[in-house]
Amino acid sequence: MGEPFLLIEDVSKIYPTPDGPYTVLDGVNLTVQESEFICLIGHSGCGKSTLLNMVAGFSRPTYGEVQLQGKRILEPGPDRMMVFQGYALLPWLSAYENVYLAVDSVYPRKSQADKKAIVREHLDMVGLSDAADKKPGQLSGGMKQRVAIARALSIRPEILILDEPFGALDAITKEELQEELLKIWREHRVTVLMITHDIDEALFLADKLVMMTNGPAAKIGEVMEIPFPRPRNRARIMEDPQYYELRNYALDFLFRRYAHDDAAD
Ligand SMILES: Nc1ncnc2c1ncn2[C@@H]1O[C@H](COP(=O)(O)OP(=O)(O)OP(=O)(O)O)[C@@H](O)[C@H]1O
Repeated sequence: MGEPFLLIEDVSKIYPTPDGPYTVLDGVNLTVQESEFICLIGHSGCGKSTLLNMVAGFSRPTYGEVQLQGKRILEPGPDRMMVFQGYALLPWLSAYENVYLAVDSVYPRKSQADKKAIVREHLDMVGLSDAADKKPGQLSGGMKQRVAIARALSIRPEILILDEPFGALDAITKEELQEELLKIWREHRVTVLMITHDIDEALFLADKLVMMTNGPAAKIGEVMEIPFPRPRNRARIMEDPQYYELRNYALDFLFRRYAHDDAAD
């Protein structure tokens, strides 16, 4: 085996707080291979965003390190793009302009024709060519999330980091976007790290489900391999008895072994 694509090695994160140091993560280890689709699950506040923020380079581990292709991650870079639940689009720009701005800032030396072609290609990929001129206020939640995904992918990152991207969407839109995300992932072969609270979503999308223990001082409790062949068909995998075994295993992990005192979900 060669070196892992992404390596999270003995990572701890301690925040200073008025009440003293607060250990969010304690000794987290994970390796991710290129083009893997990883979902991360764990109770609210256990440190999922904290972990992915360190992969994105928005913050640094207190101890340990995160490496991408053997290089330590010290800051954000266009090789890692993050998509948030809240879309983070600029409201005064159209869908097209939101994507263009990202492409232009990462590839300033490309010709304008090339940049325009990249924007069109990615809006097309998420089915938004007809809505290119609309501003975020004129788009539905699902459409805004499509723009955010198009924007992230338009700069051709190595890793796409998704922080509960479909959490605010209705069930039908969510399923549509999951299908689209799988298609895009298959075509781009991008490595995906995605936080979700939805076990069914993880079982449909991921190669591996990373299950975190509760904080403070959370760790990775277990990594579950999701063996369903690809391309995946939702109806077919839900007929597979193994689906329910895996689902029950993950539910048991979250709601019995690591039950959360104040878990409202
Ligand atoms: N800058 C900070 N200073 C102090 N504590 C912080 C800071 N950022 C996050 N925390 C704390 O770290 C813990 C983990 O937060 P994080 O957002 O990573 O959890 P999460 O698992 O992503 O939660 P959720 O599922 O609710 O989004 C929380 O208790 C949070 O209050």
